[in-house]
Amino acid sequence: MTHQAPVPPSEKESFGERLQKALSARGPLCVGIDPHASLLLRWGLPDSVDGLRSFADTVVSALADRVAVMKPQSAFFERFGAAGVSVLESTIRQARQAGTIVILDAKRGDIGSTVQAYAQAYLSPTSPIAADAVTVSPYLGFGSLAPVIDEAEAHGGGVFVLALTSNPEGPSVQHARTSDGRTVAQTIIDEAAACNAKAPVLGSVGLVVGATVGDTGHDLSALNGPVLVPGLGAQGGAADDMRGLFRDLRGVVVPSYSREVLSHGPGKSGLRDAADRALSACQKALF
Ligand SMILES: O=c1ccn([C@@H]2O[C@H](COP(=O)(O)O)[C@@H](O)[C@H]2O)c(=O)[nH]1
Repeated sequence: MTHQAPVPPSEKESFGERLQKALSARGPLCVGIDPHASLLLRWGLPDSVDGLRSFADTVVSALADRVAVMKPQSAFFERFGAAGVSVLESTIRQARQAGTIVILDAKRGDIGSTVQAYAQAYLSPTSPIAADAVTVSPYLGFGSLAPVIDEAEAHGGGVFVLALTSNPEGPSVQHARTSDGRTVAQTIIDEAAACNAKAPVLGSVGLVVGATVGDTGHDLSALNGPVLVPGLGAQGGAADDMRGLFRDLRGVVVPSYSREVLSHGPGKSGLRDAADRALSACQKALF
């Protein structure tokens, strides 16, 4: 993987278009920024705001000019309170300036009027913590997400809705059957597809589908939107698992690795080599 020119955000382009360009220019890879306490220790950093800042700065300066997407995990910053959130703000800003697309993994969800405030926080261009896209939870009803989907559309942002998560507890909720016989996950997939139905290119309402979910029989064929794929590496998912899962979704899959890459720091070359290996495994599996 070599240094790639930034993919500049354009007011006129939708998130889906920008993401598709970034994936084709830099390859299908998202690197998560998850400053676990154990990783700070492994990198020889203190488990403090200074350690957090140093960790995030290193990951961004090693990778943001070359990977298509980065995904800071909000929880690891929030655990340091306001000072941690301030590091998150600068991490998002620096990563976007370096040319990567930033998906903030915050998994927010609430009643619609509160979701509106989350939408402003994470997707309004005037917000200090604005990212290119945010992860959201549909478990207060997909319709409660309307304000964040509208905000994304208004500002060229994106939304990734949890559909089939990578954790073993997910199926107890997501595979449950609704009154029309579809699973809960399939209703979420279908609602996201309806949001993207009129998008001229790739829609901006994506889904989260873990690499670990196995062959569940869910139908993603009408989505016309991106699929963020966590669960690779540390959680046991392998790039090859995506071959069968996303057979017909070429160009829209965003494989995401956090610990698998981050454990090769703090040296920038170690991080870059690990990202290169992940990218090449994903390219082989997805093309
Ligand atoms: O279904 C999901 C949704 C989100 N995640 C998040 O992705 C990363 C995974 O980290 P790894 O170190 O690559 O396991 C983490 O931030 C999760 O909160 C997920 O794993 N599964």
